[in-house]
Amino acid sequence: MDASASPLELFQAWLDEARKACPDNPDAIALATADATGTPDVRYVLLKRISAEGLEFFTNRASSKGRQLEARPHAALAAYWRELGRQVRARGPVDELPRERVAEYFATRRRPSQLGAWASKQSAELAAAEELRERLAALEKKFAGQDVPPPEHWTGYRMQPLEIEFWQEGDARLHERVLYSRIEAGAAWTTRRLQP
Ligand SMILES: Cc1cc2nc3c(=O)[nH]c(=O)nc-3n(C[C@H](O)[C@H](O)[C@H](O)COP(=O)(O)O)c2cc1C
Ligand SMILES: Cc1ncc(COP(=O)(O)O)c(C=O)c1O
Repeated sequence: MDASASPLELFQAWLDEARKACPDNPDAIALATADATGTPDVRYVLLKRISAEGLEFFTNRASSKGRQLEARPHAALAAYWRELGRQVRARGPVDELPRERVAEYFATRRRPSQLGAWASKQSAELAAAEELRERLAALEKKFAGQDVPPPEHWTGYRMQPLEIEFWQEGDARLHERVLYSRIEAGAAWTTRRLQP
């Protein structure tokens, strides 16, 4: 493992390799948040961008995860690529992306997904499946012949990791682990190798 690259660059390099080697959702990450009582929660989301500023994902602000991030703006995430025997983990504070970036990403989504974002009150109870279908049909009419803008409740978040660990599967469970950590966003990274 090349532990000299910056961890965000290394994460990007591993994701690029995963896109070639892993057929199923190579950009899926398990995202853990905690609610106001400190009880953890976890679900998969898609990691949409890795940059020097952090790790971006998009969702509904009113969803369970959105409310949890509002109460406790910190998260942990993990990616696993079976074909490469690799795992990446990260932890850090999370903030909401600027509206321009949300609109920029939303514009790249397929139209049905854009309309779905309007139709779904994500994580609220669904009384009947027809409710969603009816809402979608009404939205198709409403936005016919127009671009679909992002709904106000749809947003993106950025984690600025303070810890990133790279794990490469080894023989006899003697895996290689490298942990990068920093005191705060923008500070220098320190690197440690960990026992498997
Ligand atoms: C592979 C995969 C990728 C997903 N990506 C997203 C995503 O990027 N954004 C999102 O809101 N939900 C995504 N989901 C759905 C979430 O896992 C989850 O069901 C939803 O966001 C509601 O989570 P919450 O109730 O904890 O807020 C994805 C699910 C899977 C299985
Ligand atoms: C509800 C929801 N939002 C967002 C995403 C991922 O983002 P996109 O649809 O923009 O690829 C998924 C992917 O499964 C999803 O289920």
